[in-house]
Amino acid sequence: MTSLLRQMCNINKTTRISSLNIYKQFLCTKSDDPIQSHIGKLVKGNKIVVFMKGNPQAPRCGFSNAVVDILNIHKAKFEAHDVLVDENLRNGIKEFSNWPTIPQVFVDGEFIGGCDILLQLHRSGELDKILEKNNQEKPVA
Ligand SMILES: N[C@@H](CCC(=O)N[C@@H](CS)C(=O)NCC(=O)O)C(=O)O
Repeated sequence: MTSLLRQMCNINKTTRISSLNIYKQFLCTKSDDPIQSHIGKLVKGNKIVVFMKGNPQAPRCGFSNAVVDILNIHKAKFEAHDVLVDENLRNGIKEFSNWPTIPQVFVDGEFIGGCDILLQLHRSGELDKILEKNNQEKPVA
């Protein structure tokens, strides 16, 4: 972003104005969409947030089930959102993270991955490091 702004300062005024408009549009697209800003708040609402099919007590897909199992192995406390009860959430989360499938795991508001990535991180021992600081229930914001 900073380098984009720096490049804008080096071009002539007319081009700079139209570039700024494009930049403004880019910044506004996601936050202007109510479902995107809602998801933005959800992912920051807790240290670990999972978008899944079903709920942790009754996952309705094997991939979601596996993510819950992995987080439980790590004794990680997380907030889960069931995308099957809200079609807007189901589609919106894919756009938000630019990731086409469910489940989706966020830590500290950052997209970590789906089932395969979480399993990989678990097997490599990296998940411990990612979750280490997240075992408290403290919300991010
Ligand atoms: N390889 C994926 C598997 C997840 C997956 O394939 N999910 C499918 C079936 S549950 C999905 O979300 N499809 C789109 C949808 O149902 O909206 C991962 O690592 O999470």
